[in-house]
Amino acid sequence: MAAGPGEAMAHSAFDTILVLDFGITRRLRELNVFSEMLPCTQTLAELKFTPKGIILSGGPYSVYEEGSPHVDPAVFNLNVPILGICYGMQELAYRLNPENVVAGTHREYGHAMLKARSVGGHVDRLFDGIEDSMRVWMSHGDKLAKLPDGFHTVATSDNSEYAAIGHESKPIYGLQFHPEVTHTQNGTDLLKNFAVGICGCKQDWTMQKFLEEAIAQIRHTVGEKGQVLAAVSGGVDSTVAAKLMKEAIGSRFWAVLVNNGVMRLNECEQVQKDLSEALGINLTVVDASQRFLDGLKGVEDPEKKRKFIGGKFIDIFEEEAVKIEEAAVHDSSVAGKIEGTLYPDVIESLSFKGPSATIKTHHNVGGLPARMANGQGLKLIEPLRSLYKDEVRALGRALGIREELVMRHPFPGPGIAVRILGEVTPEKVEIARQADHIFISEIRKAGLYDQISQAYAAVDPSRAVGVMGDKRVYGYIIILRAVTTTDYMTAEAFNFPWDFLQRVMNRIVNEVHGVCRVVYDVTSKPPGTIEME
Ligand SMILES: Nc1ncnc2c1ncn2[C@@H]1O[C@H](COP(=O)(O)OP(=O)(O)OP(=O)(O)O)[C@@H](O)[C@H]1O
Ligand SMILES: O=c1[nH]c(=O)c2[nH+]cn([C@@H]3O[C@H](COP(=O)(O)O)[C@@H](O)[C@H]3O)c2[nH]1
Ligand SMILES: NC(=O)CC[C@H](N)C(=O)O
Ligand SMILES: [Mg+2]
Repeated sequence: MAAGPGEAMAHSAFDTILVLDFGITRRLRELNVFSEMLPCTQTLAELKFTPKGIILSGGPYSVYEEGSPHVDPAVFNLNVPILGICYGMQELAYRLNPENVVAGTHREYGHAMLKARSVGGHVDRLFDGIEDSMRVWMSHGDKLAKLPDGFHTVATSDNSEYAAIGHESKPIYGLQFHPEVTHTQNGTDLLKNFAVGICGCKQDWTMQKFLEEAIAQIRHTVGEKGQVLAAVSGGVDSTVAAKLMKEAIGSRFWAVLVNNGVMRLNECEQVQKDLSEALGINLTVVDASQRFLDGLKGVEDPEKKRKFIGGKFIDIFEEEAVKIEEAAVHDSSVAGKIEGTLYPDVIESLSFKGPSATIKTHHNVGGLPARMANGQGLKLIEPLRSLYKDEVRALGRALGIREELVMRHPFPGPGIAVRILGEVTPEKVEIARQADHIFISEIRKAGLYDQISQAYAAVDPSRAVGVMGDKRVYGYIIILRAVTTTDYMTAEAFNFPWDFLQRVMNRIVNEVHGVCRVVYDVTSKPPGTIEME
């Protein structure tokens, strides 16, 4: 399987901060420091590069529990700075003495006021230039029972006596709070102090450099004659990936859009226009809607839906690859298929490797059948694998893709299927489509589209009673969801004006047959996810 450009070549080109599982990568990238996330069980012997520093992230387990993951002790022999965050800090303390970590009396989740103090010496570099008192985000139940031997306390909060610690002589630090979340004031500055100040990383990771590397990597992987079949959805990721492929290998690249029966209203037609007219891409639209809808019949479990859709997608791509080969436009076989897989997709679906619990199987990663993961059949090329959404958008701009396409809200591969709770039927798909279309049109009309990161209408098939035109109706419930987020890892519900929501409600109950109620989902992520399933 081909590595994404972030994986193989970047380490030789840029100073790298290695993040062992979860979340911080994003913030470091904003500082133009390249960082790579690997499962916490990564052994250093198998690592093909030497990081400039290591961050051990948070995770859902408790260090003292049997079976909880532990870091390869070899990280301490690398002689590079180490920063432990939450679970990561508890891990540092636990390794020194298991009695250092205990279950707290209550879970601390949310804001806390942090008080940093200067202790003299190298330890102060962590809070260098940062105010002594700041709001931070906590999310933990365990805590340090005492200060590990050889460490200073660098910061405290009301509930955490050891909110930040630093080793007296070695460059080893721990934070009980989460600097990587936007709720933590100065969190990015803290990470900068670690990566740039303490580890000495250069801040030279830019989109232009990424672009050059990505093109070189694609040419290398595909070879001089190989052809690539690109799965495109019209979404930002696959559009950017497709344009990147076109830059890299020109006419040896083919795009396929699968109508999986759970696309939005008029979506396939629109994508065909955008991709062939605006970007000159050679696109085939395969109508497989009946095959998908038949297969989804009777399937209620979200994970089963996702896995079925992922598997079916691959079947269809393989069929298309054969057709392209048979057409023999180029005298070589189809070398690969690209996908617009992004970092958050990978984190959430492959997390069984590390300590973070699997949240959902994304059709484009966990949903792939074993024969692809095993390297048989098609090869998978994922040029955006190491990028976050806003980085993909920046790459799209660097490639000259117009703003409207670059700014499109994401739409998941499993489409409306994960926006209908429970079984998917053609009737419910139609209802979701109509309601979604009304919602999005109103959002555009109100000039709110670009203020919202993602919005859609979902169908709750449990029915409610209503009264319309003096008649009793018994219909589905439409759930409106709109969120703002920069990284899609955390999100807030969008704060609509009341009259806007009423207008949308009015149109939906009047225009969409079979619906008698509309609700607005105010759940943030976490605990909710962006999609319903
Ligand atoms: N209907 C589809 N036909 C073909 N490929 C698809 C389809 N839906 C998804 N894919 C493939 O799965 C990948 C992942 O989907 P995903 O929704 O994450 O990305 P996207 O659609 O390109 O961008 P966005 O996140 O902005 O919607 C896509 O990049 C594309 O390669
Ligand atoms: O290509 C995709 N295949 C999937 O299976 C999938 N599931 C969720 N998403 C998108 O990922 C982002 C985060 O969604 P969640 O908060 O629901 O996990 C949101 O932008 C979701 O739309 C997917 N994209
Ligand atoms: N966010 C975390 O890393 C939590 C670590 C650990 N499970 C705790 O509750 O303290
Ligand atoms: Mg999409």
